[in-house]
Order: sequence, then C-alpha cells, then structure tokens
Amino acid sequence: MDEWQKAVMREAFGDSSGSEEEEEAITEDEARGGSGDRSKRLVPIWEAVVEIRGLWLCTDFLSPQQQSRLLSALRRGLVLFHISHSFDLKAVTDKSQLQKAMRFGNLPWWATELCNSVRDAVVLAEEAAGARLLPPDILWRQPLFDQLIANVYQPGEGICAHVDLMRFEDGIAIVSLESSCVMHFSNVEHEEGREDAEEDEERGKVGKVPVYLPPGSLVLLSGDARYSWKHEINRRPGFQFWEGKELNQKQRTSITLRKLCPVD
Ligand SMILES: O=C(O)CCC(=O)C(=O)O
Ligand SMILES: [Fe+2]
Repeated sequence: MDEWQKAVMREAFGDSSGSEEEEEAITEDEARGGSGDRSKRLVPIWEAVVEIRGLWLCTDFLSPQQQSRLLSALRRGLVLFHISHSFDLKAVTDKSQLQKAMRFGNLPWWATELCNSVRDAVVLAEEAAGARLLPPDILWRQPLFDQLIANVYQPGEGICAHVDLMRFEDGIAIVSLESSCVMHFSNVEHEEGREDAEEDEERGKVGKVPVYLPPGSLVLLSGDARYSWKHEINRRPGFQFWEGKELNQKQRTSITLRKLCPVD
C-alpha cells in the first residue's frame, strides 16, 4: 500500500488502519459472532417489503458483537479509493465528503465470510418458512458477490435516488452498521407531471416506500427491487423520520455487496 492509499485510509477510518496481519488477528469465528457452526445459528427474521417485489429486510442479521467485529475488520483491512460516480457526488451535501472504500475480485476473508453469512441467512429462512427470497440462480452462483463497497456517511450525508449500475448483476445486498437510517424506494416508471400519472396512482407506483434500516440489518434487492425501483437515503435535516420521530443522526457505515456482470 502506498503513502497516498494510507493517507486515504486514515482519512476514511481514522488511525486504526493496519496491515494484513492485523486483519488476520480477528478470528473467523469471532467475526461470525462466535458461532461458526451453521446448525447452531438462529433463523434470522426476514420481512418482505410488500409494495416492492424482490425487496427483503432482515433486521437482526448481525448481532452487536458481529457488527463491531465487522467494523474493526473493515477499518483495518481495506484498500481505499475515493471514487466519484455522478450519482454519489450529487448525494453529498455541502462540503462534506462521502467516504468510500471499494474492493473487487478476491475479497478479504472477512468479506467472504460476510457473503457466506448472507447465503446462510437466506437458506435458513427459505428452509424454515418455505419462502423464496432470491432466485436460485442468484443464490447458488459462485461467487455470490465479488465486489464490495463500504460507504461511511457523516450526519446529513446520504445517497440520492438511483438504480445501481447495469454493470452489476441482479441480486444486491446492503448491510447497515453504526446507526439507523430510512431508505426510500421510488418506482422508476413514475414521473410526476407525466400524462398518464393518474394510471400510476392506480397501479401503486406513486409515492416513496420507506424502509427502516437499523444497524446490523441486511436488505436484499432482486428483480423489481433492483431494476424497477430507485433507492435513496436523504439525511438532510427534516428527511429522516420513522414512526413519527426524527432520527438522531450519527455516523453510518454501509457495506454493499454485488456481482459484476461478465465481460464479453
Ligand atoms: O449506503 C447504503 O445503504 C446504500 C449504498 C448504495 O445504494 C450504493 O452504493 O449503491
Ligand atoms: Fe445503490
């Protein structure tokens, strides 16, 4: 890692940035909350977001201990890049900086473990409830994900409405850490002022669907949720309400897991 990357790492994650050896110091079992044995793990609770086909929320995906282990591994182990997708830049309010870390290809072991935990959580729920959370071709593809992006948002920072880039396959997972937020989903086909906007109203395409993401939660987007709905997090003052109360904003970190489309 060169000096520039180290400086970026410090800026993003403070002074705790470390070496691969430090990363390995956290054991696999610790990162999984001390229960590597799948048969001993509790079935996580999943909710379908009924308005949006393909959108599933698991609020208890990671225990508080797993969350802090994951944050430590993330802070220690990533090579960072500041990147500037146009939709990301628009999301950054004022002079504040959206901090990002990105990793492609061979994910670090803790990220591979996270991907395995996502698959386990889906399989356990499908086995227990007979529900279909992900199409089998996504659930059983190898690897499930090969790209990771970590976003660190300061209070007031969010991400504007977007559909994830088409260079990523279907089936996207977002893990939330540190603090809660409300993510809003809006149907891509609905544009205010359009001639047939009234028809949209009948089809339920109007209005944003709020989804509350507490720390330790996991959301899965596939099908309609991935392609036909935009998602956004507006953390400007006055936009983060849940059950009638404005959320007290703190730093929030998210980890988004995706799979790149094959290049022809
Ligand atoms: O930070 C989040 O929860 C969402 C991130 C996101 O939508 C993205 O990186 O495409
Ligand atoms: Fe996204």
